[in-house]
Amino acid sequence: MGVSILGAGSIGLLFAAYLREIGIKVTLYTRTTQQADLLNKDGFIFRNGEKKKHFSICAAQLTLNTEINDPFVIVSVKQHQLKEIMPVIKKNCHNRCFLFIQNGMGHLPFLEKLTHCSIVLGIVEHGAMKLSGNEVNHTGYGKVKIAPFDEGIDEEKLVFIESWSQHQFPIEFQQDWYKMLANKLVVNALINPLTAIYRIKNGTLVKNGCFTKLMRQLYEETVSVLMIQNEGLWDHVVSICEKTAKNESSMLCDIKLKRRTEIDAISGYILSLAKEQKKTLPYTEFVFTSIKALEVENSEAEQPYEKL
Ligand SMILES: NC(=O)C1=CN([C@@H]2O[C@H](COP(=O)(O)OP(=O)(O)OC[C@H]3O[C@@H](n4cnc5c(N)ncnc54)[C@H](OP(=O)(O)O)[C@@H]3O)[C@@H](O)[C@H]2O)C=CC1
Ligand SMILES: CC(C)(CO)C(=O)C(=O)O
Repeated sequence: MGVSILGAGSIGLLFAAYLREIGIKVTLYTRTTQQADLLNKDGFIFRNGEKKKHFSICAAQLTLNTEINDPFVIVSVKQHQLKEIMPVIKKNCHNRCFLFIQNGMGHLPFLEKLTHCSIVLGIVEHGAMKLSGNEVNHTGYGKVKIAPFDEGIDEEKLVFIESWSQHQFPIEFQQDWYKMLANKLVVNALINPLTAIYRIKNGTLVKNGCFTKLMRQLYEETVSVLMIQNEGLWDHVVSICEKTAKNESSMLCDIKLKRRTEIDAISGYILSLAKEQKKTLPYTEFVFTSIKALEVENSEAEQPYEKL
């Protein structure tokens, strides 16, 4: 079974490398013709610690007229880029299986509009960094957790995903997609905005007790609206800070590179739940508005002011 990947960024290229490694045919869909041409001509380089490997790959620009041939599709654009590619996903929906791996929960309303297809959700605990249009670095090791979004998904599709599992790229199945996404959302709602606002590495959040206090306030607010079993969750967040102590969060990277962040799908989503539940979350409001303010300063975001 071939796999198409929509979005040849850090995570798209990371998946491409591990799938090519086990001989799966991959087609990478890019935003620009330049990146597709580069990938078709030169393939791409996968860096993993000291190791460096070259893969040839088939690539094409993703347009409204794209007809996806593969039965399996990994969607690896960022949350705010999903809206633009949704028409092409809808057009190619029939009988396909889609894996969405976005951080946050902003993509859930989109998924409800997809019919006649199977949907699987994933969370990525790896770190990956695109170094150029055809080079990616595997910077941090974790798991890819997967859970079916639809009930009664064809077993064969799950077995296919399971076959991607490798020593440095383990795949773990989860029963409950909501719990899986909500737990990751808690991690991202605490670590990402604080590290981006204060321009600190993840580890500083647990080394400096004042930052830990801020993180705890965000934690209390977040779990109060997500209504999840939170046993061990705080310790999990602390352990992620420790394990990724030297990393810069994706939100800090986006702010530094003057790119739009995923704050809407993370803290914005939490605030929308709070609104429905008639709760106020002052710390979450503060970090949400602060990131929006930084996006405005960077003046890259398309519509950063909607919720202010
Ligand atoms: N990187 C990481 O370590 C981790 C990332 N994640 C999550 O994975 C998701 C992807 O992140 P990441 O890979 O880092 O992001 P990147 O920005 O590296 O990749 C997104 C890719 O999508 C492409 N894209 C955007 N719009 C389109 C379009 N219309 N058609 C085709 N391609 C398009 C972009 O192209 P272009 O560059 O040309 O704009 C870019 O290559 C995010 O939700 C992130 O939160 C989760 C855990 C870790
Ligand atoms: C887990 C964490 C916080 C690692 O940096 C992450 O997912 C991110 O940066 O988006």
